[in-house]
Amino acid sequence: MNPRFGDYQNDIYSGGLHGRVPPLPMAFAELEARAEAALPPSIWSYVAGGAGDEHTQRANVAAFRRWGLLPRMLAGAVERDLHVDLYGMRLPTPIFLAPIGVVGLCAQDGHGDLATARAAARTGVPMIASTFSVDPLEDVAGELAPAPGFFQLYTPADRDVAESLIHRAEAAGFRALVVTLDTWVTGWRPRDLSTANFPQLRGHCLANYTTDPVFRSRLAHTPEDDPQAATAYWARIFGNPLTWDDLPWLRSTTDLPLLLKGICHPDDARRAADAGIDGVYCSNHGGRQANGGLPALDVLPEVVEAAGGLPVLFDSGVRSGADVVKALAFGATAVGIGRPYAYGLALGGADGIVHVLRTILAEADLIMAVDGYPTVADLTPETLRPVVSGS
Ligand SMILES: Cc1cc2nc3c(=O)[nH]c(=O)nc-3n(C[C@H](O)[C@H](O)[C@H](O)COP(=O)(O)O)c2cc1C
Ligand SMILES: O=C(O)C(=O)c1ccccc1
Repeated sequence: MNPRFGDYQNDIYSGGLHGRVPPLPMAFAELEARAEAALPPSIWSYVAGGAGDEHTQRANVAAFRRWGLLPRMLAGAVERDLHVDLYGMRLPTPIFLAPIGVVGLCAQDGHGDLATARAAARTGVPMIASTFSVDPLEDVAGELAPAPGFFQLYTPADRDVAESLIHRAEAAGFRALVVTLDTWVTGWRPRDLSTANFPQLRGHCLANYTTDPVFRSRLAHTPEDDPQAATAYWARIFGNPLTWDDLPWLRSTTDLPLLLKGICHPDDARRAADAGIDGVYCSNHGGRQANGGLPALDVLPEVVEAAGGLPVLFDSGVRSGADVVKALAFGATAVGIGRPYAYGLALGGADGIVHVLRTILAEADLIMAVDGYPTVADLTPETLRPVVSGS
């Protein structure tokens, strides 16, 4: 029996959210507004902000509005099956938690990576744990089990340190390695520049380094001797652009499925596939990195085509169940939820994230019911049409 995600509707009508004061928001606009009110301004600016005038960030969201699903009647989609298969895992849902560095600080107790892992464990929605977590990856993995987790790597210049992190992620039970390519340097982010708080925030997310034996062996002073050294560490672990020449080494470091995050050009998808990677992750980092680029959804079909049958993960601009359905129809294997879960975390910890995921899944499930597409495989590009008129 497949889980009936749409039943969240019944749970709510029958008092499932009873006792929460105020009740958790049901729509993204309210979620966003309440997260803004709940978070300290500099953290809000960091999470909600993007590159330049944030045109690309908004365009990511707007791109979904330009497509509509054609409904099929008399299809009798009483039982829906939203599961997807990925690297031998049967995932109960087609969504996952995208990696968010410093997400820990969105939680009231400052340990939001652990709360995120608990939400993943409760829902079976996989979490991609960021390199830049407040708590070490072993602790995150401990909260995650038995739900699957993937580890996202920002690759440090020192290959021994990189390999140490990769091997720790393997030992901790992470099931795939996601290497982010689009953020070896941070983009021009006016909101972070206005608060000038980014260096301080990132000082809180070095747990994977301060606990790493290889990294520590490289330091003249341990973090305990000199807590101020955090900023100096940054130069060692960030700012290292990977190139195609590094891929054979990267591939050799692990037998885990290896995915590359930030691929938005079909030629890059093809070349990555030729280099022996296991999956492509199409994303423009939620418009946080390079303003003026295309919305991620607009490049997804070409990337899927070029990936030649490799799994394609997707994120950037997903705000609702309707958006999830459209990204799946364009060929994404699974769809990443980013900012919305950080906002759920800010409002209600692990419960807040579980609520956000359930609202997204319930909406997707009920769209598939109403429109007569009972499984993810039924969602193909032919089910979508461009919107001709409207706002
Ligand atoms: C506050 C914040 C921090 C992020 N940190 C990381 C990170 O550490 N590693 C990474 O690969 N992507 C990171 N991302 C990008 C997300 O994985 C994802 O691509 C993005 O949030 C998708 O856009 P959306 O949230 O607007 O849907 C971050 C995003 C946000 C909002
Ligand atoms: O802010 C981000 O988008 C991000 O990926 C990041 C980069 C460095 C430190 C923390 C987060």
